[in-house]
Amino acid sequence: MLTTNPYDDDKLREECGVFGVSATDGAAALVALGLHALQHRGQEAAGITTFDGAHFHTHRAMGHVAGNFDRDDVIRSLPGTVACGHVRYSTTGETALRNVQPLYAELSTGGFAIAHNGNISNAMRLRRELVRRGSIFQSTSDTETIIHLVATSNYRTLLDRFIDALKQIEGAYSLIVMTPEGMIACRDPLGIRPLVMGKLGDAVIFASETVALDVVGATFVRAIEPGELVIVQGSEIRSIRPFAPMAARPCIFEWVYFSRPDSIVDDHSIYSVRKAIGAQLAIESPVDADLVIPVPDSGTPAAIGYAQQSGIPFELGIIRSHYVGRTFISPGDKVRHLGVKLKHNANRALIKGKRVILVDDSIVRGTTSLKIVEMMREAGAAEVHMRIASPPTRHSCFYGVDTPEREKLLAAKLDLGGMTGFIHADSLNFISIDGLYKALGEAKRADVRPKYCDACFTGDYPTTLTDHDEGSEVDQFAMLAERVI
Ligand SMILES: O=P(O)(O)OC[C@H]1O[C@H](OP(=O)(O)OP(=O)(O)O)[C@H](O)[C@@H]1O
Ligand SMILES: NC(=O)CC[C@H](N)C(=O)O
Ligand code: SF4
Ligand SMILES: [Mg+2]
Repeated sequence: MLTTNPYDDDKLREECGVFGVSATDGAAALVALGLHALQHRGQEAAGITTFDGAHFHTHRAMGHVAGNFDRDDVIRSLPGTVACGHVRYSTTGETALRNVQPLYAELSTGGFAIAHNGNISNAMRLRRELVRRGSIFQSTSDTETIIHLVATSNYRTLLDRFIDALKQIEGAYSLIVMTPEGMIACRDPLGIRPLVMGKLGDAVIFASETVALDVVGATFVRAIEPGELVIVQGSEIRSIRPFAPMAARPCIFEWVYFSRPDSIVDDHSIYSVRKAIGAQLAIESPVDADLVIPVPDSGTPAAIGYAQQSGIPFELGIIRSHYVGRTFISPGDKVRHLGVKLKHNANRALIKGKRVILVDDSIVRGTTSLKIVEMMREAGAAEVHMRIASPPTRHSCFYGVDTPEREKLLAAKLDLGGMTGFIHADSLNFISIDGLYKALGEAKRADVRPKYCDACFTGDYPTTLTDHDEGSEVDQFAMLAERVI
């Protein structure tokens, strides 16, 4: 089974976005708008499923929301007042139509559609058992495991079967499920991935981020709590918490990079936290320099915070092309490096003879930092200092973010001096892990039960990692062979 994105790419890829709406006319069009606002979370593929009171309808396609869901004929083919949708970045299963969500199945309880942000860290183990018991999978996605667990559960009602399934999976999941009875939104017991609820008139909306509520004109009601299931049936909304209570561990990287700056995740504005990270970085790692320059896009709020705290002028020293996507998918090293140049260009007139501080949110493989530092030097910068608004990324994510393998992470290979040399900077520094927690309003990172998942920085994973520990990241064809035997 492929458990990482098949592109040999150098980025921390995004994750996925989910959006659901219950009880409104033209539900599909609303979901298309919501998915558009969540496009930054997944650009490989998009899908929408609707229910018209009798039948389910699905359209799934590779590529962006625009281009697939901006056509009248597509929206007309998705009738119904209940709908959910998904934008995907694969973390388990290849980038192919069969893995594009929402996934759908006809169960003994009726139709069942599911959209998932996250990653199930024991999906391979469960899948092997299910296949042995006769389940026939249609995809290679971890999400499909949930469908088979529901289908084969010994409980009677759909809700009990669903809870039974959730209790068997480990890892991260923010889910939107549609059945003929209504919609269920839920967040894993640790709340690793975000999920919020909003209202638009009488319609209930669920979305990965508040920005999607803003875009459709809905009002934010509240975040779905870790371990909570919210069930919408007609005008009735109920909430249940079937898991033993435990301390939440939402993903701290949502504030560093993934979420849009205009979103509010678990009561913290992404933009404000990023600025606070920048300010903390200026306190921890000051430099005597002339300009603070953001690495667009996601380094910008932290650079504003750094500039305000240090009193050094903030300037746009790198201009970004808006015609290159957030992550430029390009096969092979040569084109990949060209990709970074296509995306960013130095504002030469500003840079010449200046001592510059570049602020970016993270270093993954170091490709961006190396190119940008070189770009500053070519533009005549007198000194180039790099400041990073997250601690060194040393570990892979198993919770819905497609990270390169550990050995490809720059910080897993080199110490600070080595990394500084690699990117050719005059100096390099990262915010401390305690500094990152400070920006989120904590005194420091608690050694026991820290408030967030920060495993890609600390290696402290908040769940067991069954598949990883069992070495289950095997090729899917090997798994098929195992089934035949
Ligand atoms: O060290 P690297 O492997 O180069 O990866 C790190 C870079 O990748 C991300 O930017 P990205 O270009 O994906 O998106 P952005 O435009 O939203 O910042 C991140 O913001 C860093 O700039
Ligand atoms: N990034 C995600 O949240 C992906 C969801 C799911 N694991 C998939 O690969 O389709
Ligand atoms: S490992 Fe990192 S990216 Fe993954 S959920 Fe934890 S903090 Fe987020
Ligand atoms: Mg970037």
